[in-house]
Amino acid sequence: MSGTPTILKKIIFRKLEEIQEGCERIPLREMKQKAMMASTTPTKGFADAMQAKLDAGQSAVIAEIKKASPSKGILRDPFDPVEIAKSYEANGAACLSVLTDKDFFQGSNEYLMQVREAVDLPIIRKDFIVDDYQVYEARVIGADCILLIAAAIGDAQMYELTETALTLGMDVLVEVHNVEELERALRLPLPMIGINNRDLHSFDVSLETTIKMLDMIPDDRIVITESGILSKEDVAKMREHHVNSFLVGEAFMRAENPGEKLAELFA
Ligand SMILES: O=P(O)(O)OC[C@@H](O)[C@@H](O)c1c[nH]c2ccccc12
Repeated sequence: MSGTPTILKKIIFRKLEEIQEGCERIPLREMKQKAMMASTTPTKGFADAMQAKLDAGQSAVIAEIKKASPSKGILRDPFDPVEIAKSYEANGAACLSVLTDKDFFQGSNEYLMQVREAVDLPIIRKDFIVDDYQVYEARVIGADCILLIAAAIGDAQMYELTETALTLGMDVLVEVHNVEELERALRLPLPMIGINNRDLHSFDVSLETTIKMLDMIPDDRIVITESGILSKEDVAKMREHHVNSFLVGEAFMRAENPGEKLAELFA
């Protein structure tokens, strides 16, 4: 990680400190043991839930629960994660995404645990995962899937973290932003590829990011377009290109009723 410190680099630097702090509270060995114990309860199939929506001819929507983001500031206040989760579930979300990063997104592990108790949908832990410790922790707090951001980790890390997640029964969503990252991600034996329309270094958003890379992705992968989906027009544009899986946060968070907004955008 060289050059000017972009926001992604700042976040990862802070993550490494957080992991240190976490290990001081609950040592790695103990976290791993907790994860092994948690693994006796099966996860809810995240990729399977996406595929089921697609097979039924519907959009597969991962509905996100996030209070704030570094690019947009506070998105929702007051913020009630359980109420939001229930409203997503009632309105046809395939899966949920819960931000657990504290410092940049005002998320928390507690939110994910509360949501896990309240709804049946598969949940992805949305965080910046760079170490096995966080993968174990994801299983312990009740996540069914983890996000791996290709821009944040090298190939060896990508393999190791994937292996750990799969061993614990979780799915992995690998996220890319450009062709180089896509090539790396396609080498992993994973059913889902996320294309983030937002550049995590500059925050620029362009839906063309997804469209430009579609040709490179084999038909048997579920392509999930992430970020910057705000309107019915955005959804229609993606559907024109046969992309019918979405990860949406901001548009729902700013709506008075997030679930109703989901139903409206994806009607
Ligand atoms: O709020 P939006 O623009 O609908 O985006 C949702 C999601 O794609 C975004 O939160 C996201 C995508 N990849 C990430 C990685 C880390 C943190 C956040 C993200």
